[in-house]
Amino acid sequence: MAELLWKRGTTLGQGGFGVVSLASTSNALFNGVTLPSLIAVKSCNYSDSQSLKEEEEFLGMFKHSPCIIHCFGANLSFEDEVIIYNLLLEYASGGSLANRLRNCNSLPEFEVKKHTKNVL
Ligand SMILES: Nc1ncnc2c1ncn2[C@@H]1O[C@H](COP(=O)(O)OP(=O)(O)OP(=O)(O)O)[C@@H](O)[C@H]1O
Repeated sequence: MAELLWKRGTTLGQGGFGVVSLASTSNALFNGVTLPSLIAVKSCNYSDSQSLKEEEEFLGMFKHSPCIIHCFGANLSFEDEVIIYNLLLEYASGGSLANRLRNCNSLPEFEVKKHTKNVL
């Protein structure tokens, strides 16, 4: 039962295949692994879950890589009378790479280089 494993919190974002929420856990064992206190849960209607199932399989190929988000597995929940498919993911607390790159524009070092180029 999903509700015993994790509790849905705020929405982190939305992609083409599901909504990603921050979720708290009680550090329960899931698929032989102790879940961290915070995870990201990517959810969609069970009837549209083929893409998330493929994502789970794909992430499983990189399960030993420290550079790829870890997928703990998937489970189902029943919310507002709809069966929801949930992918339980490692929470990336640093935000997205896209945002990091966008924020580079405001880094002081970048400003210095821009200024230097203008002067020359
Ligand atoms: N593991 C995670 N930890 C923290 N935030 C996440 C995590 N996965 C996704 N997010 C947030 O949720 C948003 C949507 O992610 P998702 O993977 O569903 O779609 P996407 O990769 O942005 O786009 P698409 O599904 O179209 O490829 C991301 O932009 C990010 O802000």
